[in-house]
Amino acid sequence: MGVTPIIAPSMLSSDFANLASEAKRMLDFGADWLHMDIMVKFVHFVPNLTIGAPVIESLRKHTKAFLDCHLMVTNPIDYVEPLGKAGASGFTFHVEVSKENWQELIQKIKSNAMRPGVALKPGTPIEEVYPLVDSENPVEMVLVMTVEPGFGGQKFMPEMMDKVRVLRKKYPSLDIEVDGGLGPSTIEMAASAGANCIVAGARYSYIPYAKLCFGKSGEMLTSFLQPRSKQICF
Ligand SMILES: O=C(CO)[C@@H](O)[C@H](O)COP(=O)(O)O
Ligand SMILES: [Fe+2]
Repeated sequence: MGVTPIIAPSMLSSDFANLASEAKRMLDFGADWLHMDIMVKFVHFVPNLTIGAPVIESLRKHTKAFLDCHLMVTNPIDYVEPLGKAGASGFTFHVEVSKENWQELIQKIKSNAMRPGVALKPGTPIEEVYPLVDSENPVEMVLVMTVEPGFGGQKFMPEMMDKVRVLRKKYPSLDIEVDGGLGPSTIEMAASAGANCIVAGARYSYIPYAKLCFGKSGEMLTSFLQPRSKQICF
C-alpha cells in the first residue's frame, strides 16, 4: 500500500493561549502533522467559531510542521488565499458546500501552494467524493468525518468505517484521514479499515499509540500488539 501513516493531533482541544508550545509538545511526541480546525459560526455549517488565518500565520512563525487545515465553513474558496499567505500546508474543504465549484477550488488551493483534500460529513454518501478523486486535477486526501463536525470530544461513529473500507479498496494509494472521536479504543479500528491519517484531539498520549497501530515500517497491522501497546501508553 503506497500510503504513509500520519498522526495529526487536532489543536482544537489545546490551550489557545499557549498554541506554539502546545504545537511543539505534539511534535516532540511524534506528531506528523498539526490538524487545525477552522470553523465559522456562520450560515449554519457548524455551530462553533474557532480559528482563522491570523492564528495560522502566528503559529507558522513557531513551527515548520505541516499545518493540516480542515475548513468547516460554507464558503471555503474565500479562505484559500488568506490561508495560503498565512502558511497553511493542507486545505481540506467539505464536499457538501463545494458541489458547484470544487474544480476551481482545487485549482486555487494548488496555485496557492497547498495540498487539497475533501471532507465529508457522516450523513454524506461516499460516492460524492469520487469525482474529486478521479478528476484530472484531483484532491490528494479524503477526510472521513467520524463525528458530526463542530466540536472536539464527541463519540466515534464506527459505522463510518464502511466508507473507509470502500475508499481504501477503490484507491490503494490515497491518503484517507479519519477525524473525530479517535482514541485508544478506536484508532485500531480506523487503521484496520484502511485509514492512514489519524486526527485525534491534542492528547499527546495518543500519538505513540497511534504509531503502534501502523507498525514501524508503516504497514497497517490489523492485529497488532494490543495488550503491550496499551500498557506502554496508558
Ligand atoms: O473537525 C473536528 C471536529 O469538527 C475534529 O478535528 C475534532 O477537533 C477532533 O477532536 P476529537 O474528536 O479527537 O476530540
Ligand atoms: Fe477536524
